[in-house]
Amino acid sequence: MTPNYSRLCFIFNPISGTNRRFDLRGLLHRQLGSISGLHYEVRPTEYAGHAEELARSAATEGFGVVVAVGGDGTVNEVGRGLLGTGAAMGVLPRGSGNGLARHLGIPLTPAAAVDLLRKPRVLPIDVGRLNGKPFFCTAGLGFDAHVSRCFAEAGTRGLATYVRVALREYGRYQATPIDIEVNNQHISTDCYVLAFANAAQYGNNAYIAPLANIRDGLLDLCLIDQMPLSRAMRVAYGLAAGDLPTSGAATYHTAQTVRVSSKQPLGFHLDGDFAGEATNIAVVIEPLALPVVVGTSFKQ
Ligand SMILES: Nc1ncnc2c1ncn2[C@@H]1O[C@H](COP(=O)(O)OP(=O)(O)OP(=O)(O)O)[C@@H](O)[C@H]1O
Repeated sequence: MTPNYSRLCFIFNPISGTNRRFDLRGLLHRQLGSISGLHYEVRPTEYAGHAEELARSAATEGFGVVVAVGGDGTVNEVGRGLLGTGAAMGVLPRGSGNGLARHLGIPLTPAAAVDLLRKPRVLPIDVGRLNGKPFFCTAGLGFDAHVSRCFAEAGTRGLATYVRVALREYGRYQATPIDIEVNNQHISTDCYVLAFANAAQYGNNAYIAPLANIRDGLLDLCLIDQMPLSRAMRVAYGLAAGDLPTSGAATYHTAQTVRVSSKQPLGFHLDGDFAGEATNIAVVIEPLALPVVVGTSFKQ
């Protein structure tokens, strides 16, 4: 059945980002209320994980576009719920990082992001899976997973909290010995950060894999083995400047599948949210598995 892009369901995470006074219903009334033939509903989340259930129900009820109103954690849950349903995911960025929205060229201004949904341009994107769990933007092991765990325990959200936690934990965190199998190559190394990028950035224009193409059927792997202060400063600059691949501070591979093993349990994050620990990790890409609404500037 062809999805009906005139039926929109907004899944709203009220705790994402830092602005608590966001009037979603007022915004939608102003931007979409007068369009004949267009039907929309708002469904707020009540707990972590709820967005996945709400998104799947909305797709089953015939909503052709299900919009994640939140940050990359909400996008992850809505995307998971929509896999295999045929409904397209829209994003109304409300998080602190908004990595997927930025990659897809979706405006960060709420009114402009809603305008995109009047006549949505829909393209399928690749979906990553780490031990079977989907991610849409980035997943990773090492320091960034550790920071995502500490961030979840910090009590406050937002970029300032994230930077404060990362600075506090830098220096405490030790690289872990791991074995990586990628493209028939076996790599034994220490791991400070191992990022699996489907999209180019973590969010906030921090480009971990600036060459990543979200529609090429490939993961971009970024490995940073050690992080002495000189390298940490180069990595921070490279993330902001988008030149990490040429900086010498990280090594890159592209692949369809990657296996990682370690004697100690490795924490991992999915789209910035801490998601568990494992000693054996398999990461795969599912090409073009999720239709999404993209911005007018999106080129891939
Ligand atoms: N009603 C709710 N109550 C508590 N937690 C929720 C609720 N709805 C969603 N969540 C959880 O909130 C977490 C954070 O959401 P999200 O990632 O969208 O915001 P953010 O962290 O501010 O943005 P970003 O990831 O872009 O930095 C998600 O992990 C999600 O599971």
